Amino acid sequence: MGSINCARPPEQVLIDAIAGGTTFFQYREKGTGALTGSAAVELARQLQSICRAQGVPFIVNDDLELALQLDADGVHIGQEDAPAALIRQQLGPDKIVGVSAHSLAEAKQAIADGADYLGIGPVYPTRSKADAEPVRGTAIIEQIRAAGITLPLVGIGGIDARNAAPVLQAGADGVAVISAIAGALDSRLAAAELAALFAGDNISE
Ligand SMILES: Cc1ncc(COP(=O)(O)OP(=O)(O)O)c(N)n1
Ligand SMILES: Cc1ncsc1CCOP(=O)(O)O
Ligand SMILES: [Mg+2]
Repeated sequence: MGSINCARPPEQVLIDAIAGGTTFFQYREKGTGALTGSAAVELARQLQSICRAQGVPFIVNDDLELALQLDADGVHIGQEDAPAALIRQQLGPDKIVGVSAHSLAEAKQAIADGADYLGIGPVYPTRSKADAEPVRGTAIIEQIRAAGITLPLVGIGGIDARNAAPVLQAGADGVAVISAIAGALDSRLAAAELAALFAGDNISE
């Protein structure tokens, strides 16, 4: 999450999301209208400061240099980004490396390269990523789990509190969302409804 998908100021969205139960944050400032240069760095600093105060890991999407500059907790990269093995080498063993995978083969390679978790998707259609891969459904998560992969799996793509349960049932450990929280008028409630799924307690019922 960065600024462009936010219904309200991104700092407020993040504060509310964490209050609702969000436990992990990725700074992803890209796409039409995204901040660039010093404005993007300044927003990253502000969001990192909120994460630090709340004990939530702050992960930078794509940008290794920004992550190093800010001493971020980690980097998330995809198949079109810098190689995962290079990111691991540059960050060292103590930082978090997340890698997007759209197939079992990509998942296995990411693990060999030193990934700490895998982002799997798009599970459902998404409006937040113009160049997203074709939808994979929950089957890709089941397939990766069935292959014996135990690394944390995070489903991504079109997920919200109404459709997240099958993602978890397929074997995901978590879900990554943009619009479900950043686009919500009440980000705290949106995050809380998602968090409740992990407690096995659907608060909307
Ligand atoms: C948790 C998580 N999973 C997947 C992605 C997508 O990464 P990528 O394929 O590199 O696409 P961009 O986000 O860079 O457009 C992600 N960001 N986070
Ligand atoms: C970054 C990314 N990678 C695969 S789908 C996606 C976008 C997820 O956004 P949303 O939760 O709004 O569908
Ligand atoms: Mg990327």
